[in-house]
Amino acid sequence: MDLGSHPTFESHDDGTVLTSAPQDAPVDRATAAARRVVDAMLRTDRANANLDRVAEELNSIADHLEEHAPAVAERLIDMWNGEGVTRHDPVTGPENAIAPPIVLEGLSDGSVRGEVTLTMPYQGPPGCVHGGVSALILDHVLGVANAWGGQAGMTAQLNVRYHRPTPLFEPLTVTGRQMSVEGRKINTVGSITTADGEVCVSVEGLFIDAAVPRPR
Ligand SMILES: CCCCCCCC(=O)SCCNC(=O)CCNC(=O)[C@H](O)C(C)(C)COP(=O)(O)OP(=O)(O)OC[C@H]1O[C@@H](n2cnc3c(N)ncnc32)[C@H](O)[C@@H]1OP(=O)(O)O
Repeated sequence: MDLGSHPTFESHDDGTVLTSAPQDAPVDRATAAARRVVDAMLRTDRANANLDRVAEELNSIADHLEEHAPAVAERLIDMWNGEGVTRHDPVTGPENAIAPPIVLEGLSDGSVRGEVTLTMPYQGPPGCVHGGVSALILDHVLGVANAWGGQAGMTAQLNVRYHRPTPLFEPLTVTGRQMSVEGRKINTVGSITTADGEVCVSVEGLFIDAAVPRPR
């Protein structure tokens, strides 16, 4: 996969930030507010929060945003240009309200890491992270680890092992690391651990060096 000028551990310093950290830009602030709404919707007292009014106000905001939305094809081209690449993904993208969002840094040993505390919207078992959310996060983190390693690809297989329930409301460390490259086949591993170092989820991924063409 053509990585363009994507940083790699051989060309960049330890601690290089590989994702678009949220900034003080209107779009980042608006997306953070949307994320807050999603979280608050799950926490609010459903009997007393006047949800009819909330629905009306939120629909009015959505109407406004849709009125200003360009055609999907146009928007896709914009998303995949320059810095846009890491601004909209569902794991690290500051412009994506679904993303926690996680900031990932590349380390000189070839691994990538980030910290995140997940809340209600990501719940699976009571008080714990949904297994599909863990898989989503790790799939993406392994993808970023491949780019940092110098050869990226599409996920062909993701073997996920859930060792113990992953807690919500606690800082978690997410890591990924490219282990080997054989021709087009890339083997990459990763994990989610608690602050005490307990491994909750570990993954092994097989990636194939291939790419879907960018919209233009
Ligand atoms: C920085 C941003 C990070 C973002 C990370 C996000 C990661 C993602 O979510 S990617 C999206 C999810 N993945 C997909 O949609 C992939 C869908 N699948 C595909 O596009 C294709 O099947 C693809 C690209 C994986 C492989 O297709 P293709 O390029 O035709 O490969 P193909 O020629 O069949 O196989 C090449 C080799 O890989 C092997 N291979 C291919 N798929 C698999 C598989 N699933 N399992 C095991 N081996 C496989 C083949 O056996 C072959 O091996 P060999 O060379 O020894 O014969």
